Amino acid sequence: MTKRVHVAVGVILREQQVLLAKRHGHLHQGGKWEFPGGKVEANEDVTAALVRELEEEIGISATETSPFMTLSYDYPEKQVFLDIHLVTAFTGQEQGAEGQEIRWVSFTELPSLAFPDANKPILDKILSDLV
Ligand SMILES: Nc1nc2c([nH]c(=O)n2[C@H]2C[C@H](O)[C@@H](COP(=O)(O)OP(=O)(O)OP(=O)(O)O)O2)c(=O)[nH]1
Ligand SMILES: [Mg+2]
Repeated sequence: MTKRVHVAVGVILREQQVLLAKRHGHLHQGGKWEFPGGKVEANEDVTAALVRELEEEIGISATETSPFMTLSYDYPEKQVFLDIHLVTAFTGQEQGAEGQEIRWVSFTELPSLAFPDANKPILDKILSDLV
């Protein structure tokens, strides 16, 4: 049994849109769209992890974040704890800083995209709370 991985996830908002990134094909859940983020390191606060990951992956500095939801999900090969936060303000120009495709997507378009299996409750909550 391996340990559940704590992941800081950002739902980055701009008007009625959210910023998505496409996971590189070789990664776990590769080729799918994700909310940018990554693993919380030992002794790191989740907000600090989120800010760091968004700088590394998207090249932005998040200046306003708030807790949105948490969820645990068991993939056959990996267990994750997603700690999801809204990002309502940031500075800098968004870019795929690790060579990944990024895209602003309207809330209503979200259900037509392929996400990791764990993400269904996140989409449901965006569509019920934010639209
Ligand atoms: N960022 C992100 N990860 C997600 C989402 N949904 C989901 O199941 N995950 C899973 C996939 C991965 O197993 C894990 C995130 O790990 P990661 O590979 O992005 O971690 P990281 O950015 O720290 O990457 P690395 O340093 O290990 O390369 O969480 C999501 O919407 N966003
Ligand atoms: Mg990541």
